Amino acid sequence: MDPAGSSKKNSYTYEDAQGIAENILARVKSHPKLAIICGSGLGKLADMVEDKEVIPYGDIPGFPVSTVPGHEGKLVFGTLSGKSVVLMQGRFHCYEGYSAQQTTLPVRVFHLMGIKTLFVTNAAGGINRGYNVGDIMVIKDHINLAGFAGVNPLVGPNDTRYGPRFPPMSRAYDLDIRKLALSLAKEMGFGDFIREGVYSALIGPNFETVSECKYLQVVGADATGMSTVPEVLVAKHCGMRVFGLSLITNIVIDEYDAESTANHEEVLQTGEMRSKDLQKLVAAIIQKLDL
Ligand SMILES: O=P(O)(O)O[C@@H]1C[C@H](O)[C@@H](CO)O1
Ligand code: HPA
Repeated sequence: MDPAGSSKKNSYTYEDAQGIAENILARVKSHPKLAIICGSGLGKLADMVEDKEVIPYGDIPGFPVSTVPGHEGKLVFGTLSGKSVVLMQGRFHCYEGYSAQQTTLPVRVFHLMGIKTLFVTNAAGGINRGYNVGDIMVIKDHINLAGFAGVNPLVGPNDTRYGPRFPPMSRAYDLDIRKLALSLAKEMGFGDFIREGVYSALIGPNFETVSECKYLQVVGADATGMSTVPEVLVAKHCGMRVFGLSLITNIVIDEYDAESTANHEEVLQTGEMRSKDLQKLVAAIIQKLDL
């Protein structure tokens, strides 16, 4: 299947992204400085938004469309904790058939719309044996496993209007917002299920084999998923402040003869179960943030 209705696109010019940004801004009253990408089953974060203005992805020329259950495929503009925001209710993944450049086009569009801070959220499998289903992990770093295999949205000609050819990626996840999130989570009584750890991403769409899980444990990952990393690379390349949360929707299976298997339904159910807590945490962080 060709999800975008056109062939897989491996590059967009600055002007392509600028055209999409202008098209979007012309349709909405608010011009936010903060964007939030909602992970699988986490689209309910948009329930908190007031004075909503909604644009389905299909109405935005040149924008990809969502093909995965739990990703509605809408941009939701409005106010959250008194601040102007835009949420992506649904992200794009390479396993849908999109290139890394297509999955991250929205981040460049956000940059050209004036977004300075990006919140990324995702559903992830717990690799760390101390984690439980329903834990919320503040992302302190990531391992770009797809990058090791050559999948990286920054591959290709570099447009210095976005950023440098060789962007640093240490301190990718903003330390001040991480500290704020951890302390707010404790104040809110979330101490038993708030964590801080390392997110790793494979391409998917299959869940990991047992040996792959064991490998991820050895290399220092605490959680694993199929997204987020490309978005963060592009956001950092164009100078955004980035904060990330993983919801641990399942614990990865690391025993060869275990009978249970990972499945997307469990991922979506855990998203539903923790959605109110995630909403409260995100709202509290945004309230305290200088944008
Ligand atoms: O978009 P995210 O990374 O939250 O979605 C995860 C990875 C797969 O898309 C899906 C598997 O259940 O959830
Ligand atoms: N593995 C990869 N991606 C995921 C998982 C998982 O166990 N859970 C949710 N997204």
